[in-house]
Amino acid sequence: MLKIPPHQVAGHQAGNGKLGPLVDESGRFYKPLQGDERGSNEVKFYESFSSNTKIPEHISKFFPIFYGTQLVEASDGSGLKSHLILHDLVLGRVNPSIVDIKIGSRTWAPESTEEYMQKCLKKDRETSSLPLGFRLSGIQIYGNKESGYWKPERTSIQNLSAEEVKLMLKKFVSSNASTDLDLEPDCAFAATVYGGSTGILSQLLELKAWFEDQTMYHFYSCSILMIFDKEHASEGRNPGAIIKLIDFAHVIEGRGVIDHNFLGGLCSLIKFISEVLTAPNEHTTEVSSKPDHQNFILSDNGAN
Ligand SMILES: O=P(O)(O)O[C@@H]1[C@@H](OP(=O)(O)O)[C@H](OP(=O)(O)O)[C@H](O)[C@H](OP(=O)(O)O)[C@H]1OP(=O)(O)O
Ligand SMILES: Nc1ncnc2c1ncn2[C@@H]1O[C@H](COP(=O)(O)OP(=O)(O)O)[C@@H](O)[C@H]1O
Repeated sequence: MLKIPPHQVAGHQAGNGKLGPLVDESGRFYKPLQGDERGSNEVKFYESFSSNTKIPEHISKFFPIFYGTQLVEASDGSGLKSHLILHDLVLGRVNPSIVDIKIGSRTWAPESTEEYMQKCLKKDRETSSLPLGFRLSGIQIYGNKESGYWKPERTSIQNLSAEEVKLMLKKFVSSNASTDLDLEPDCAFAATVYGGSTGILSQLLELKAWFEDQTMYHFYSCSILMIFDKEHASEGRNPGAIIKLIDFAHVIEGRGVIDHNFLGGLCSLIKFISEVLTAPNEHTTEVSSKPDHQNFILSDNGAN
């Protein structure tokens, strides 16, 4: 029995007659192929990547396992449609905190149509993609049994300033992240989620080392998902922090050239995570006069 993924944070979503991904109980994630070249391009990437013997295991582990494609009843009621079958990255997680970070200051591939390029360029300029090299695309932060998840509206997190992004990355690993804007995030789980030999920073650095060399693919508009279990962290257990790359509809061949666009965004993200880790208590101030979906956050030297 297929159902709507309970923990999707970005992208096209199923429900209300819309086309979006589905999951089954055995841990498979079914992503419908978009009818145009985006669908076929993503299949092409997964087929190439999963059979590419030059990809070391310590890098392929950062990508969802690909099980091929299958005709499945689409979520929008349009009948059988081809879907990518992927490993469900949140399988076995009870209350995962998840952030989807779209990497690269530019989200359109060179062969894109003028219309698509203009659409992306506008979004890249209006969000943090251009100034920071990445944008937060969607996020859910688990609080506790009473409060459940904090899932700010997606448009409210895509155009954050550097200080605001840092604050959000702090909230992501805090025990007191919530809509309560007076609370300074305590970064209680920064060391166990971002830090350590198996933490997120270490994984990002491993990925970066590969991107410094690889010239096989250029990953436009691709996201890094960061996932962990806060309940485990607060019980002193391993939070299971992982990074995974997703969304390969706009990947093209690298033709012997370094993917500077992805690498630049990745380096910028690494700097942010490192700073949260090394200075978790550096003070930030939020402005709370706006409705929740419009909240914005200023640094100490901002006008507050
Ligand atoms: O359709 P929309 O307005 O949700 O836009 C999609 C974007 O959602 P967002 O604007 O961030 O809410 C979406 O962005 P996210 O991946 O959700 O950040 C993509 O840019 C998507 O394009 P494509 O399928 O990758 O070519 C975009 O899809 P297309 O409009 O290109 O189909
Ligand atoms: N393999 C997966 N397992 C679990 N969740 C996933 C997986 N792939 C994507 N997601 C979820 O779906 C969202 C959208 O995925 P994405 O591939 O970017 O779709 P789109 O092309 O519609 O933007 C992600 O933000 C994430 O929450």
